Amino acid sequence: MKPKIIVYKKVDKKVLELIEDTCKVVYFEKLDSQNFPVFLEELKDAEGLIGSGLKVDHELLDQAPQLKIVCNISVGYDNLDLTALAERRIMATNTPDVLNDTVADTIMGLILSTARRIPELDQWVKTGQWESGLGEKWFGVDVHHKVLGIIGMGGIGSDVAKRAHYGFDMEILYHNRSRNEAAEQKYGATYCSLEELLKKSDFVCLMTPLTPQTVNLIGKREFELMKESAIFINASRGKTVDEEALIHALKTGQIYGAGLDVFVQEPVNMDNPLLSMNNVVTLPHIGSATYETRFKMAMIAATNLVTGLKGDVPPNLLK
Ligand SMILES: NC(=O)C1=CN([C@@H]2O[C@H](COP(=O)(O)OP(=O)(O)OC[C@H]3O[C@@H](n4cnc5c(N)ncnc54)[C@H](OP(=O)(O)O)[C@@H]3O)[C@@H](O)[C@H]2O)C=CC1
Ligand SMILES: O=CC(=O)O
Repeated sequence: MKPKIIVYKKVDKKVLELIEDTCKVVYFEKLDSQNFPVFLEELKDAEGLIGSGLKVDHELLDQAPQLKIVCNISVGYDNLDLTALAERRIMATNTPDVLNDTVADTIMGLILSTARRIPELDQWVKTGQWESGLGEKWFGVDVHHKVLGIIGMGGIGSDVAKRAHYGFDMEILYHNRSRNEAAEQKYGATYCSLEELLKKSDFVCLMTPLTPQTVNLIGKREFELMKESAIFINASRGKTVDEEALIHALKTGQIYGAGLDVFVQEPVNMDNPLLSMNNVVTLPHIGSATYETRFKMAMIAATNLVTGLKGDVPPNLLK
């Protein structure tokens, strides 16, 4: 008999076909409060779970006694309690690398949009304010030849560095726990302490995973160290930043602006002060959201799933 698996995110039908070759699929295009009880019912005899963002912890796993594998359609896996999964000998996988270029493009988009005030000027044109010449109050700041500090020079960070170095002649600083020699050699990136990076960068780009060590990695003290002209970019996870401290830094002119793809609360609350600031450009967590990349990510996750259920080691098994 085919193992039962649950897909809890909208995926292309080719992805479903790949899984259906060897599994019986229960498909939820998305999970919400209405269908969650049905999902939990289905989970009771499911052997696999594939999707993104669902919190998988002891509480959920208690309701999934047959589960053998959990496959994220994402590179980040802060939604998974890996210890709880390991205790129950349940495999977990993610989709690294395939999205690096796409997320790096999004980050460059945030850098350019914030520095050159593209969303604000778009509104200026569309609301008929372009009646005379553009006054100085609408000018932005240059991106090219500036200093870009990348906190988290991994797969995505390196592709941001590539674009910034070759496309924008930027000087790259970076901070990790360990050196990334490839980024140093290929993009002339210079390793430095977090403090030095914050003091020297015109653009600070946060790209670490969310872990117990990176919760609120950037907070009051870190914003105080940044230049008043600094633009802060976050496409990692909302909780890597102390959002209250970010709001304070933007309100008081401690930093110039911010480009944000992620928030502590997602979808973001409409009363979040960040939404009413002209010097903040926001995106709805769409770093990897292109047709091509999301399709590839889902195919990779599906391959992880069927490989694991066959009894082989999935290509992206998390330790
Ligand atoms: N906005 C979006 O849509 C997307 C967001 N993401 C987020 O981006 C994250 C990074 O992805 P990816 O580049 O593939 O991951 P990688 O693992 O390739 O890179 C992460 C980097 O962060 C560094 N890092 C980890 N912990 C710390 C720390 N405590 N202090 C300083 N640096 C640290 C690592 O270096 P070292 O280990 O040496 O410290 C590594 O260089 C994902 O985990 C996810 O949360 C990813 C895709 C899309
Ligand atoms: O946030 C997206 C991811 O892939 O992680």
